[in-house]
Amino acid sequence: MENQQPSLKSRFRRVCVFCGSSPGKNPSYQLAAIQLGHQLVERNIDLVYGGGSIGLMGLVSQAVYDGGRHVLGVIPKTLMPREITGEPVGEVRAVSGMHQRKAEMARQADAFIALPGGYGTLEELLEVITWAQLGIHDKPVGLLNVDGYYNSLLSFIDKAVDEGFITPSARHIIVSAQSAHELMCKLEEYEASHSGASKLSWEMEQQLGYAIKSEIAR
Ligand SMILES: CC(C)=CCNc1ncnc2c1ncn2[C@@H]1O[C@H](COP(=O)(O)O)[C@@H](O)[C@H]1O
Repeated sequence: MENQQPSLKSRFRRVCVFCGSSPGKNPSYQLAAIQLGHQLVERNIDLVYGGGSIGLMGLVSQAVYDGGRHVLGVIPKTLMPREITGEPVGEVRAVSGMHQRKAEMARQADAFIALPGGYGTLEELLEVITWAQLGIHDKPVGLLNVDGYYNSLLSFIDKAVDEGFITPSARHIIVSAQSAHELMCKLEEYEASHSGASKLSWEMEQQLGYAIKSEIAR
């Protein structure tokens, strides 16, 4: 256990972190992953993430675990061999596939945070933003913009607003900050203001998912 600091009270019980399965070239990405882990510990928040010990995923999960908080890794059975994702810390929940993993991580979390990452991270981030836009959840979504890593994504999203593809209220779904501490403060204060076109429930979304899947299978 690290230095014992008086813990802050948080509105979140558990946060889902999406991040690179690679460490990234700039050491500031790795530092940010560890700092985010420390922020969660300081605020008595547990972690749910994609499981495994590789890249930034390993750093954030280790920091939360070492700080004494609960860590839940949700891993598809196909990614479970240790040579693929490494040795996870904490509790591991096996699921049948990538879709189930995202649904399970989302269900378990009170908020989402994306650290720098690649395709997997972007896909997970954009999905929870889309779900917020549809009103499937109203959990805050944070982007940790370490050293401007996500500047071009944020500019692109602003262009999509200018061009009429994203509504200004949906733009506010994304809360971004440059440090873990600033991001956590902003997320604690966030109030969902976007109005989902339809207020779908998790259950309806699940049914939709199954309906679509069986359509695809045909
Ligand atoms: C076969 C292979 C390449 C395995 C990589 N090993 C992985 N192990 C666990 N989760 C992962 C892996 N790759 C992608 N993910 C998921 O996608 C995100 C990271 O993808 P990426 O590195 O940003 O794109 C994570 O949040 C995680 O949920």
